[in-house]
Amino acid sequence: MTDGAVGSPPPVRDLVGHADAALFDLDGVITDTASLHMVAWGDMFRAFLAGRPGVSGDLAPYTDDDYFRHVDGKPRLDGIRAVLASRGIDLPEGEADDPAEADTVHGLARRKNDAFLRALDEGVVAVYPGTIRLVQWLLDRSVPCAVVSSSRNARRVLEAVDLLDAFAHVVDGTTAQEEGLRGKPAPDTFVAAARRLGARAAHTVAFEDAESGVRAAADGGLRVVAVDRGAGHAALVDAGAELVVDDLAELITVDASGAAAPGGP
Ligand SMILES: O=P(O)(O)OC[C@H]1O[C@@H](O)[C@H](O)[C@@H](O)[C@@H]1O
Repeated sequence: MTDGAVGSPPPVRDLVGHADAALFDLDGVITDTASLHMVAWGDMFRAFLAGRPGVSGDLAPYTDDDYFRHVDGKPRLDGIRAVLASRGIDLPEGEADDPAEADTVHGLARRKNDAFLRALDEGVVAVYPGTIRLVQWLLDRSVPCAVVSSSRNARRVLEAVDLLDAFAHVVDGTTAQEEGLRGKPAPDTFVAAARRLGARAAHTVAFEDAESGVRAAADGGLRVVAVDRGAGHAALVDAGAELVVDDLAELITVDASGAAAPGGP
């Protein structure tokens, strides 16, 4: 079926302003905190890999490419398992209360989280103004907005930028654990958030910056707009994004009277 054919869904750009719901990823979409996560992951993994000689020569050092390929958008423990697998390293899982010194999956998770929380405490968390404008535009049009994040720090980050009250729901890493939902790239958290808002999946728009997140929303039957913060246009389209933009304010449109309206010229 081609665009505009009878019965075909409208382009996502036209749907946004009158969607049943809008679901926003947090890190890298609302707040400029994917960069803090990236630094924390890099510090932790570079130190860890440097201390472990590879089976045949030194292990490849951890790079930002590892972040985008193996970590971006996924729950913390899944990111660790994916990077370890990429280097052929088999570590015991350990226990949730393992100390940061433990060479276990949970120990590395604590190291990374300690580094992330230090960065959060030391710096000022920045928001993406274009995303905030889009959220405000949607709320003005009575489109309910929620956050769907893999992070267990999502509420803390939203509180730091005084945005917790802007969203009807926050489905985050803690919610996923409590409710037995699989993390991104599985669709569970997006589907759960849409249900909470009483929204139909095909009439719900997800905003994502990570390949894993785009895949999760697309597999849940949602319409997906990606914002490219470094993952790359092609990778985001391959994962299922219908539209890739540089800034989410590009989704705000203005009607003939000059008022903000759905659908673009
Ligand atoms: O370690 P946390 O705060 O629970 O977050 C897990 C993941 O949360 C995602 O939102 C980020 O995009 C990832 O970079 C991060 O690794």
